[in-house]
Amino acid sequence: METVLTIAGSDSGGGAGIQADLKTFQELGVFGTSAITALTAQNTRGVHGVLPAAPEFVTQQIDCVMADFPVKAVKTGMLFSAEIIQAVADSLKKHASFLVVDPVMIAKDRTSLLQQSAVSALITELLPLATLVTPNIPEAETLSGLVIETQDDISAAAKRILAAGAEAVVIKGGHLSDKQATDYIFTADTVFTVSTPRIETRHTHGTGCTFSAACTAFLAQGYHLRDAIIEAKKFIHLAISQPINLGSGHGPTNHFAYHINKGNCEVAINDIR
Ligand SMILES: Nc1ncnc2c1ncn2[C@@H]1O[C@H](COP(=O)(O)OP(=O)(O)O)[C@@H](O)[C@H]1O
Ligand SMILES: Cc1ncc(COP(=O)(O)OP(=O)(O)O)c(N)n1
Repeated sequence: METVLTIAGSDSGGGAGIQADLKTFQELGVFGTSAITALTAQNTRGVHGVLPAAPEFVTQQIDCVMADFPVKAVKTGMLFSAEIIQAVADSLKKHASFLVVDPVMIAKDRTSLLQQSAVSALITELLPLATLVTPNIPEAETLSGLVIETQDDISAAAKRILAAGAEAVVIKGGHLSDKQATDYIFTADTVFTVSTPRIETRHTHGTGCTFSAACTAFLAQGYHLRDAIIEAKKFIHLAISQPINLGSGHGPTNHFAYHINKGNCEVAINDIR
């Protein structure tokens, strides 16, 4: 069994962060380990408190895991501060594994999960190490410094993110309003989209964490990047389409759905380049 590591914040509500990552890893048959960057007091209504870990303790967690497990792929989520990002980057530089960077910035209730002063560290320290970066539209705007209104804007933002050193970027379309939920994938020489029908639901807490954790699990299992993204898209579509109806706010997605449905989901793929 392959081992993966998530470096992220804890969501006490269990729908996002470390908890979503570990549930996704478990469902996809990889062994999940974790380094916790921050505790959040959180439920489906919002984030009520944030307690960051000391950067040295984040380093200690990563180094402990790396010293004992053959970690095939790493995922980062909420990193909170420039100091924690520096600690994570310094540790990861010592290890060769796939790295999926989910550049978590704000929660659905607008609580900041990344200090404004940490954005440049994310770009200069972590993106150059990334196999894949998975921003949503507002995160892609912040990483690229561009306003995204059209597909040309998405391409321009992706170019800037690739120029920062990432091997590939998925700009996720969850925040757009088209009938299809379309994600845009860019590498140095390919561009394609993956789409599934947009589902009308309030149960979308942790969609980004879950999607990027699924990409990480598939990469660890030897899937090529394109196939890992397509399979992760199935995982998140099924998780959103069969909600478990918990909580009075934005409820969690259903991490069991992919397994129960044996991954049975149509993804429309459009090769642009
Ligand atoms: N209502 C929805 N119906 C179908 N897919 C969705 C929906 N909302 C988000 N997605 C998909 O979930 C994944 C996460 O996207 P997004 O919600 O934009 O991320 P984040 O949680 O980081 O804001 C993407 O693959 C996106 O297309
Ligand atoms: C601890 C923690 N990490 C990340 C998030 C944000 O998760 P995301 O998948 O982007 O989902 P939403 O916040 O958009 O529901 C979080 N809330 N908490």
